[in-house]
Amino acid sequence: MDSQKIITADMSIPINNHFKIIAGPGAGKTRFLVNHIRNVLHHSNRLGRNKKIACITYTNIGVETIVDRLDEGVDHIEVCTIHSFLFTHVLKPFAFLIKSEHDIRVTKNMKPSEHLVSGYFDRTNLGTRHRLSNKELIQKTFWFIEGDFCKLHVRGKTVDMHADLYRYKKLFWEKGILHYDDVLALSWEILHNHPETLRVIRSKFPYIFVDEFQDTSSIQAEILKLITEKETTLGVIGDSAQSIYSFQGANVEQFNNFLLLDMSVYKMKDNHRSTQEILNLLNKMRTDINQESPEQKKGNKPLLLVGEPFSVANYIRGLINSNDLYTLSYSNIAANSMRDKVEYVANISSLTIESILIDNDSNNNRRKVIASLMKAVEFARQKSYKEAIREVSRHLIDEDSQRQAISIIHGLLSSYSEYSSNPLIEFYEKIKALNIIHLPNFQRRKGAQTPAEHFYRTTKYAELALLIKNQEKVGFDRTIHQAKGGEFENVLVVVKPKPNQNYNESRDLGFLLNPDINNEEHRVYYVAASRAQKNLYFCVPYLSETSVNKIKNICEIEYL
Ligand SMILES: Nc1ncnc2c1ncn2[C@@H]1O[C@H](COP(=O)(O)OP(=O)(O)OP(=O)(O)O)[C@@H](O)[C@H]1O
Repeated sequence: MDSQKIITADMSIPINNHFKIIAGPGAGKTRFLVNHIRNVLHHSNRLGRNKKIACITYTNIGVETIVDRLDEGVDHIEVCTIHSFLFTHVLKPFAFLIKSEHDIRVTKNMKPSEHLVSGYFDRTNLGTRHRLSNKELIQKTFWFIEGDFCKLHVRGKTVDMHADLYRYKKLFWEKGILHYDDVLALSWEILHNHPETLRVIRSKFPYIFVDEFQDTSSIQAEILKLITEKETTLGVIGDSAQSIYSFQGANVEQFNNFLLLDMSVYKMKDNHRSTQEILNLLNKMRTDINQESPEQKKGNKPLLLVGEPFSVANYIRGLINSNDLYTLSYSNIAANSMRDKVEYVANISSLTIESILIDNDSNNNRRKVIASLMKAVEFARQKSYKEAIREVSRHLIDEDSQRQAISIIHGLLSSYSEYSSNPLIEFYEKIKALNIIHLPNFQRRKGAQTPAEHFYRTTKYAELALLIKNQEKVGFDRTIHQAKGGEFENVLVVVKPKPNQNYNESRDLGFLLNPDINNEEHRVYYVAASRAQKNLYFCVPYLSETSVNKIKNICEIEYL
């Protein structure tokens, strides 16, 4: 292994050696990658007619950023997420090789719906035998490699539940539904047990580059090691302080320790994105590097505003005299709340609209229709029409269902103001009045409302709608995870407790008060702050005297 060399984004490195690049935010990692791909396209003699460079990144936004910046040679490049890469090139063509072990039908790669999840959960003994909840199962199950096998495990539990978890998985596979994690595990199994598949991948892809490598999980790293053991050149790029996907199995050590034989390691210094004033703050948040602005970009000191987020955002738009303000929030519900200017209530804290409905409405048909139609309306409001139509169409039997779906969506959108600020019952009545999709009535017991009806009469549509995630489109109000890899002139970081928690200054503002880059929540806020090019703002609900003294050196402070 070479010792670490310092490079810049515009320098060339040998194209046929494995490499690893480590650098902080704004150092030019993505810019380097795009330049390097061009370099390979121009100089490599290993790219025949049917061979390609695979450029893997972890989010669809990452894919878009790279595709946007690459202006040539796109026929020889496949920019994709690791899941789509493995699904297309390993699982789909080679699933037949593991048919006798797993008997899966690889027809589509989709996320299972919540209804299916809870229904299937009830059909297992996981709850009774292992005291697992449905939610735990969804959030904490992962595959890990044990010798020659990939086994299922639940984070935080030590007992071996593989056999029971596997039975649960099979229920999905029988329907042709795979989770993202299954794609990784099954691909690893194919590549590990059938070396001829490795030969095929290597001959198709002489180069594999991975951006945001700090987000790689151990199965992904093992897969990359298998493929690049020979012939294929691997280049990985990342920053351990921006590792924010531990819930998907990524871990910082994995990135720090990853090394192949003959792999050159490079470092990039400095930060070309942000002003020195912003860098001074970023440098306080992490002490392992000290970034400077080579262009000596100057600007205002970051500003921390104490106040309620909607008015803070408006105040800033006035300050910068523009609407070009990106608000970045930790949770999906907080980001949607900024977008819709609707405050959320603490008890709406479940992860999805389906899980809230499951908890509050025992009628399966009614909640399925309500969830789909709410999603359809919200997707359509953000112009994701295809997804909106898909949601409605699942409830239509008519051959002309697409036209009918469009007309339903149109009707619901044009009467949006009549139900959006009101209890959900109004939305329910609207759908019922259409007389197209069957919606079960609420039963009364001796004239009394059931808990379901009570829920529909006391929960506002707009509050519930905040839970709806839109994977397709993101605008000015994003989650920090959605903003990763991007850069924006003006950034407002909204500091809030997690839904269902009260604001606790030392915890929620800990990333400025007592920064610790080994703490993932601090890293998430670090990613947020490091997106800002020119103006960086924070918004907190409250600031104590002691905290004022702690942070006044790095931030201006104002009270609204
Ligand atoms: N050598 C350079 N000279 C001038 N500008 C540069 C240079 N390197 C990068 N930049 C610019 O700085 C910004 C940040 O670069 P880039 O997005 O490649 O950083 P990154 O390391 O991928 O950041 P992050 O990890 O934070 O996403 C971009 O606008 C890029 O064009």
